[in-house]
Amino acid sequence: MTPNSDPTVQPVPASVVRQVDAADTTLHNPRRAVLSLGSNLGNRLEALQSAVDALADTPGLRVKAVSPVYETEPWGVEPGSQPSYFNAVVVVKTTLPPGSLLERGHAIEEALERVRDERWGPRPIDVDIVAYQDVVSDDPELTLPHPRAHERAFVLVPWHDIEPGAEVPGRGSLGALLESVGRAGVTPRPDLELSLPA
Ligand SMILES: Nc1ncnc2c1ncn2[C@@H]1O[C@H](COP(=O)(O)OP(=O)(O)OP(=O)(O)O)[C@@H](O)[C@H]1O
Ligand SMILES: Nc1nc2c(c(=O)[nH]1)N=C(CO)CN2
Repeated sequence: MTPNSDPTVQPVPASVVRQVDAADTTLHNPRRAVLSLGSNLGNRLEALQSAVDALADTPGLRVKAVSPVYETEPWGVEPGSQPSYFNAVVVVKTTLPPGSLLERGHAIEEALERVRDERWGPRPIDVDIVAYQDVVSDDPELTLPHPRAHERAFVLVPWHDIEPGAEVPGRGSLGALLESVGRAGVTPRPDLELSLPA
């Protein structure tokens, strides 16, 4: 099955895939990074938007593209044990090295009152680094690409919307990964939209 051939999946209108194509003249030699945002506690859309806004306010970072919003079944936990997530993916260009980008993600999580307790527990916001350039690293503090991104439809589907030709470094193309992972449990929410700060 090709990624878009599932008749139960509504196509995402091009207008909801928000992109900035203008050349970025303000960052010197920026790197490309892909971030996954997830929320399943509180006002989920507001939390995703706050995270996008905080990323956009980060010195040395430009948000280049923000995916559509998806409502997704919690992955990795007992079905029905947690509220559904809202998920989105953001592509950024940044002069921050990977460790500083991770710290920035953690600071955004703390500002949005994420408490780290149980693994895969419900949270108001989660900011994961899915990929940083083509870097491959098995450092547990920052594993690149994210060690589970290639098996998570809630990451692959929104990322594919904004970068259909992208690859998970060392794992293959988004198209091929989506063919094997499928899109089950990942529902488009075209009624919701994240805005890309100017
Ligand atoms: N690519 C990565 N992105 C974010 N955190 C990472 C990454 N690789 C390793 N980590 C480490 O994982 C630790 C736990 O992260 P977190 O609490 O966000 O996990 P989780 O979101 O519950 O689960 P998962 O890692 O499966 O998404 C972080 O403190 C961080 O040091
Ligand atoms: N649907 C969904 N499930 C998850 C998510 C997430 O963002 N969306 N994040 C997790 C830990 O990062 C664990 N499970």
